[in-house]
Amino acid sequence: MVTFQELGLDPKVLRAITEMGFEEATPIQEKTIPIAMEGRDLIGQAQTGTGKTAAFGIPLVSKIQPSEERIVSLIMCPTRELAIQVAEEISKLGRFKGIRSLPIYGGQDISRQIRALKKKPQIIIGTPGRLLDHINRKTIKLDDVQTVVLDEADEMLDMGFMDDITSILSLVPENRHTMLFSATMPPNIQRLANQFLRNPEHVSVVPKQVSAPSIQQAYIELNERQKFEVLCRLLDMESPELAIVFGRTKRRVDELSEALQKRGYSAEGLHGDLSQNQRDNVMRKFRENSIDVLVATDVAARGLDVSGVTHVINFDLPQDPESYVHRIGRTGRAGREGTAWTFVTPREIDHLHLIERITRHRIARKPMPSMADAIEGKQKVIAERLIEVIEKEEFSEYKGISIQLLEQYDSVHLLSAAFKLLTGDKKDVVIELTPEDPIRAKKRRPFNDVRSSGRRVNFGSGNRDGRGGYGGRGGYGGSRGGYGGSRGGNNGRGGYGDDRRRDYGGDRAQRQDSANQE
Ligand SMILES: Nc1ncnc2c1ncn2[C@@H]1O[C@H](COP(=O)(O)OP(=O)(O)OP(=O)(O)O)[C@@H](O)[C@H]1O
Ligand SMILES: [Mg+2]
Repeated sequence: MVTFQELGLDPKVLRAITEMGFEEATPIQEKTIPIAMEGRDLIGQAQTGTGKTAAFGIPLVSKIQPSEERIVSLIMCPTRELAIQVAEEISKLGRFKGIRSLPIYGGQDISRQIRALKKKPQIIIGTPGRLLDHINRKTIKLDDVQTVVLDEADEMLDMGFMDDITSILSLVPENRHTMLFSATMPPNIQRLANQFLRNPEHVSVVPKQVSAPSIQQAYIELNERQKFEVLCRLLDMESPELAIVFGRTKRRVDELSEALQKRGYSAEGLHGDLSQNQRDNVMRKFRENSIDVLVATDVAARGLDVSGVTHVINFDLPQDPESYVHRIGRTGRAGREGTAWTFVTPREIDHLHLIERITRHRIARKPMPSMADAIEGKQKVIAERLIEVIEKEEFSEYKGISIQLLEQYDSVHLLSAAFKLLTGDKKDVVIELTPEDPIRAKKRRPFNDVRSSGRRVNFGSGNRDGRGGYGGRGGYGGSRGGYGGSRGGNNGRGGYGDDRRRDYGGDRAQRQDSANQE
């Protein structure tokens, strides 16, 4: 373990790190910070929640002079929420040094961003679409950029941002310093690396298993129609502090969050069709713990760091193994424990096995929680809350009525009635969700076959040649049609109609909006 002092950082940055509560560098930080400080290109891979943001953020803020009045660093992220969050972390790291950073993302009023740009930020953290907007308006100039970071690089590629990134990077001086980060590195990331990085150092701190080890993983086999009841029982049984429930589509997320509310849970939905205001509100409530359950599409799968997320529930199976790894990685962060449950319909079992194979982790099968499990879980929470109130002795105003009632009724009866009220049981509310089609594992190309649409996933450690990382190095035939080679023909825009299974909620759609605002 290395302390940050040993990494030879600017004292003002060290102070910021200390204030953020970081004592020791995480392995990815320990390995990448020295390389980044030297200005060498790198590809950084480490499990979810292990501090990749600071791994690039610390060297960035360390190298910039506060007197600088040009944009010298550019960070690109796939989603707005992530851009906001990364900007927040960069701003904390650069606080004492007086570094100015600014998030730039779709959905936010562009004139407000233009005003903020006039304050001469040195670091821009943006989503590709809105960045291009500003570049075209000449409100952002990249001529002086020295360092570029692509966070969740594989996802940006997957979202069809390749062309946007190419256009953006063509405006950045060629002798720049470029770094690329993600917890997963599918082999086609090599294409991106070859194009944008120069002799990159591969820094990988992924042990055998790509998902974070502090996450307990389990699955429940059930029918589509049973999912909602099982979800409610699971929430009752486990009483998560904070949970993220992933649904496959925007419609699913809308229906599910509404259904949970009707049943008395404190839940809200997040997806790419909401206004930016709504998205911000939901995220704020979730971060403040004023809602317990965030129901989201994959727009929340990558990078989001909300402390206190104890549970991730895949209400619908994710489209591919990477997405599984990132979704469950919203819990079990920074060394904490987490629990991930996945619902699987009988027809999707093959797909689950594919995820297990690729992530090299067996997911335990668990029975559906029974009604009794759910009731017991709920009662336990209420009992804990009651005891807490008793210990704090904050109930003097209720003593009179209690004494009065106890004279008339049996104490067990009274307390049982209070329990019934407190559990706020609404399980009689009838809920019907529109069923989603099952996800199916596509035929996979055999081992070793890397034809253009084949997709090998390199989750393994220290593979510099892209081979053999994940046991079996099986390419899984791009389950999202036209992956890899064939995507080349697509300019990355359009072609993602609403019926697309995944909701990226990123910046692409927003391009349209911001164009409309002109
Ligand atoms: N050295 C450290 N010591 C303690 N906590 C840290 C340290 N570095 C980062 N953290 C905290 O760990 C959490 C996860 O960090 P971060 O979001 O950067 O993870 P990540 O590796 O980017 O994960 P993901 O793959 O999900 O994007 C954050 O809350 C961050 O503040
Ligand atoms: Mg991250």
